[in-house]
Amino acid sequence: MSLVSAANSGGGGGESQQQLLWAPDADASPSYDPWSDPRVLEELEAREIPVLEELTSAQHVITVDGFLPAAQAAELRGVFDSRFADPRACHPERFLWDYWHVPDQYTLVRTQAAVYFPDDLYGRLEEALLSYGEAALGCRAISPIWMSYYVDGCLQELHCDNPHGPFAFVLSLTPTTDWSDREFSGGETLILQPHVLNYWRNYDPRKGMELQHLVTRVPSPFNRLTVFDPRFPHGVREVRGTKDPRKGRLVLHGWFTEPAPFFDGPLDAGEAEVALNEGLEPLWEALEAVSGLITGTLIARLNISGADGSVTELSWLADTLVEVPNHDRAAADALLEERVLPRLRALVHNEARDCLLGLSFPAAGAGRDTKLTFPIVFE
Ligand SMILES: O=C(O)CCC(=O)C(=O)O
Ligand SMILES: [Fe+2]
Repeated sequence: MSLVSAANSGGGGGESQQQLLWAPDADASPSYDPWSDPRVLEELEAREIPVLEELTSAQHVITVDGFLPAAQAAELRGVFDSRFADPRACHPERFLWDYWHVPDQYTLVRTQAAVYFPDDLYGRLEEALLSYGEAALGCRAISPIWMSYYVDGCLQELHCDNPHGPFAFVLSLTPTTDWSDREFSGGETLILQPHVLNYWRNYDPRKGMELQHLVTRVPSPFNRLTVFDPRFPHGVREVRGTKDPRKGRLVLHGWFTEPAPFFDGPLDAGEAEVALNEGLEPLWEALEAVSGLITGTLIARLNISGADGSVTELSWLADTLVEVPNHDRAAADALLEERVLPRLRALVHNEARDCLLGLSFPAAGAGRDTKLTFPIVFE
């Protein structure tokens, strides 16, 4: 696995740093890609069959360090610390916790952040997550925010949260900025690596594998936001060591939901939406061809000129598109008809780029540009 810096992305906290995990890494996964095989490419060229390039690589995990402004993160942590400060003190806020134990699946202590925190503090937390969700993921809502602490014996076994929304989030209030300084072992989010879900396609009889090759372990140091594709089997590694909530793992977690176009700038969202819907028709027609063959979410960011309404820049913020097994059947059909099924992720990228760059919006005047975060979702 390699770690690369992300391109543009907004964070909740101005100075946050975003990283994408799981950029393709030839060493980590021995998978064969026919689209990179020179013999295949040569033959296709000879037959004048175009080969589409992927325009962005899949990312299933995004981390943003320093997500909240430092003072806001400290304030949230401070509420938790003050309520647990004196283990002998008895006050109503001590009793807001649910020990959640589903045998062989979940063991943790949880509460609803909206109930736990004072309204103003909760409102600012929700606002930070909502703004990030809109700007970086094109999701206009979040699920109710859970807060959970993990002490000795707490964990989440592997599970998938498919129906909850396209992206899960974990915002850590664990009291160490340096993960190696924490007072417990475990506590990382575990996420099965993409190549494991394609195990036999990537099978290499010469290589064994251990935990580190099978799951990605994402630590949750203080004020890190982890965003991941909740369709991947994932869990939380058992926390061992401390029994003191003040020293354990503490996280706010939930899901970004309701993917929808998000306009940020002077363009009137209502008018822009009309132009968008009209301009997208050819894209939806083109994507009919891949319906049922691919699943996941592609998030594009467009810069729309205030002066003339044209699209001047396009970038990709997130991409969880995966080909599903129906794809093999479609490839077989294509073979029988002496066609070549295009590389589907690349097809979606190219169709989306061609259509989005050609969109035309009303001019906004005032010379200021508008940013559009645009999600394309395949169920
Ligand atoms: O806390 C984490 O790292 C993951 C949380 C999670 O998967 C969940 O709450 O469903
Ligand atoms: Fe989960």
